[in-house]
Parts: sequence; structure tokens; C-alpha cells
Amino acid sequence: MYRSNKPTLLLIGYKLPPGPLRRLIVGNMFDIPLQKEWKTYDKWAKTYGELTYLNIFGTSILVVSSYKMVSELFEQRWTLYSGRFKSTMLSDLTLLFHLHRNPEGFIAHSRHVIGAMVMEIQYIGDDGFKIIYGIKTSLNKDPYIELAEKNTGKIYASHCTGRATSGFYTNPINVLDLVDLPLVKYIPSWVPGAGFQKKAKTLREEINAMTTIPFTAVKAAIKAGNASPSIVGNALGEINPENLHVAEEERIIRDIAGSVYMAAIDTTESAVQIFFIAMLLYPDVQRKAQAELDNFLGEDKLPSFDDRKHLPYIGALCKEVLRWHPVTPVAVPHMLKEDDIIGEYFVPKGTIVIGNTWSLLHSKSAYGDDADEFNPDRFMNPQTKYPDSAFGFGRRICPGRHMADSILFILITNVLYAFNIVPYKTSTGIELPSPDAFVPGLIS
Ligand code: HEM
Repeated sequence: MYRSNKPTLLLIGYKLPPGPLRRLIVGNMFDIPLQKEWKTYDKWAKTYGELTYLNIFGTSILVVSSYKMVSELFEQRWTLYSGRFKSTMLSDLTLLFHLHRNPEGFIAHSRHVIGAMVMEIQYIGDDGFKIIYGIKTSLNKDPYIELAEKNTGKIYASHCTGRATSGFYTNPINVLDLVDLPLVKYIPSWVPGAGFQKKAKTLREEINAMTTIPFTAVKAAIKAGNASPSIVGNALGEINPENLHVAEEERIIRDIAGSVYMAAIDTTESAVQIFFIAMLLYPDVQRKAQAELDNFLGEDKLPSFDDRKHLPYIGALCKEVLRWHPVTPVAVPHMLKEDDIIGEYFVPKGTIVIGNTWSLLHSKSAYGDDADEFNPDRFMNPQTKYPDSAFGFGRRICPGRHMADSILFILITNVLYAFNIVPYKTSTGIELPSPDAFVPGLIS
């Protein structure tokens, strides 16, 4: 394999990777399903192999479905495969989405701050978001958590390549809203089906609220002299007031904190919900985990982070939660920055590149014939691959993954130690969740 940045026209002799038949103009628009899109991606992986090529209204999409190809493209060729695609709906957004799209330039500074935020933290503890904003959250109806719950689903849905809905977004978003189709934004809003401009406006306002509200609260607290220590506070304190770019620096801090706020909450919360569903569907696993806790802790002590090394089955259970139903089953798309050659195939610049998370984490060769079942025992074998694809790929892999892992561990151990998770009883019997009932969308 070799890589070339030659212009498209010179690449005679190469073909596009295989994929479902494309229709005139719309391409594969109608091949992306409204429900459980990861199942379709999985079917494509089985039909077309490690690379599946799609095209929607002229925008190329490449689905990557093998560990070998994931490593080749997202890791070895990371300079090409780490871009973020531009969502037409969100294209006017400020730094936050520039950051997502293109990490170069002043972004080096930004990424440093994100890294510091996430890497220096082992766990959040009882104080919720104190670490980012220093804002104490309340147990009931906390406005900051509600803001995140209300909006993150929509934001993620806007980055999805399917006609997705998200758990928090009940109005379906059409694929036209989602992929980067430059001409689409010039369609007048009175054209039937083109109401996405209105949706985009609402979405922009909501994202703006998420980045601005907590940031403004921290600034007000600093001014009033009663701010708790926080990363936002520290970063603001480091700005040199004589710097000509104070406003720009503040904006960077605001948007980075906002992006962590958006990236952290809905994902982690979704993983916890998946844990509850698994415990309802697999009561034997629950009992086995509780037996491990009881054997080690006895009756007088709540589990803590330090106990992790003594609780291998719970550690395996946490990994299985991430693997069994990945929070982002169709991953967060990357964007290819230049034309590329992969073996006999040509992939054009601007292609949306999707790691096929679901298929990778349900691969029978990696996880065994029972890969569709929830079975933490598979991770008791140290040879079993850690489900890192649940956190994305290459240089874009989730920087909050260690924190997410710690949060999951402490929540799971404490819940299992104190509670039995049992199905809801109705007059007609017990109600179990269906493993097929996961909502479609980027965060499922
Ligand atoms: C179970 C919980 C979580 C899951 C499943 C998850 C998953 C992901 C995924 C799939 C991506 C995209 C990676 C890619 O583009 O290839 C991502 C990005 C990101 N995550 Fe997480 N995440 C979780 C929790 C967190 C937490 C707790 C934080 C912060 C404290 C966080 C911060 C971020 C940030 C800042 C990005 C953007 C990175 C970039 O664009 O370069 N995530 N996450």
C-alpha cells in the first residue's frame, strides 16, 4: 500500500471501494436505514469486507470494518484521517466546530487545554462538574445537567450520517441536514422538506447556550470572589490581561470547556443506562458480580476506586458494557483531508470516514461465537482485546476515556453493592427491556 496526494484526475486505474449500488443523483441516500443503522453497517461489512463505499448526493462515505484497516488508516495515516467533517447545519458555528473540523493552528493550544482537563482527572467524585466549571450541581433538576440532557442528543444527531433521531430528539433529522452538502444550504426554506435552516438556527442557539451559560456563571463567580477551583477558572486566571487577544483566548476556553461538557455527559450516562439494561436481561451476571463484591468487601464498607484490582469480574463487566452495546455504535465520523489510495482503491478527499464500531466489537474472531451476548467472562481472559473502539479511533480517540472508565467502575460497583436490579412488575407480568429497543442516532 502507498499513499498519494495526486489530484483525482491522475489516479487512473484505481477504483472506488465496493459498496451498495448507487442511484442517480441521490446515490445511497435510501440505503441508510432509519432504525438500527449499525445492523446495516454490519451487513455491509459481511457483504463488502473491510471497506464499504457509499455516496450520498456526491458526498463520499467510507465505512471501515476491520482492525487491520482501522490501524492502517486511523493510526498509521492519522494525518489524513483525523479531520472532522463539516456539518451544513452547524457550519456557521464558532470555534467549537472549527476545533472539531480541523485541529491545526491555534488548536494546538486548545488541545493542550483539553488534554490537561481530561488527563489530570481520575474521577469526578461527588462534586459533579466542579473540575471543569467549579459549579456545584444539585441532586434534583440541576439546570446544567438538564441543559446537557436536552441538547447533547441533538448535537450528536447533527453529526450523524444517517437519517437519525436521538434519544433526546424526537423529530427525525433528515440526511440532507446532516452530511456536508454545500448546495443544500442555498435551498430556500419554503422548498418542501428544506426546513433544516430553521432546525440549524435552533441547534446553534442551543449549542451556544451550552457553551455560554456555565462559562458565564464561572466568570460571575470569579468576579464576586466566590468561585470554586475549576479548570475554566484556572485557565482564565492564566490569561495575561495585556495580551491583545484576551477575547479570543476567553472564547477558546469557553468553547473547549463546552465541548467537554457536551462530549462527557450524554455518552457516560448512556453507558450507565446500557449497564442497567444488561443487568435486567442477564440476572446471572448481576448475581456473579454481587458475589464478587460481597466476598471481597463484606457488609461494612462501600466500594472505592482502590478496590478495583481486587474485583476482576466487575472490571470485566465494565468492559462488556462498553462492548456489548457501544454508546456510539456507528462512531463519530472523521474526514479524509486529501485524496488517498488504499491498495487498489481510490478514496477522494473530503470523504466521511466511519469506523464500524458495532461490527468491530461484535466480531466473532475477536470476541468469540457468543459476541452478541452480554458475557463479562470473555474479558477474564487477559488475551481478549480491550474494547477501545467504543471510544473512537486513532488520534481522535476519546480523551475522556480513562475518566469514563473510572466513572463507570465506581457507579457499577456502588449500585451492585447496594441494590438488586429487577424488572418492573405490571398487572400483566414483568416488563423486560428489549435488547433491540436501542434508539438510533450517534449516541444510542
Ligand atoms: C462512556 C463514555 C464515553 C464514550 C463511549 C465516549 C466516546 C467518544 C467517542 C466515540 C468519541 C469520538 C472519537 C473519534 O472521533 O474517533 C469521543 C470524543 C470525545 N470525547 Fe468521549 N466518550 C465518553 C466519555 C467522555 C468523557 C467523560 C469526556 C470528558 C471528560 C469525553 C470527552 C471527549 C472529547 C473532548 C472528545 C472529542 C475529541 C476530539 O474531537 O478530538 N468523553 N468520545
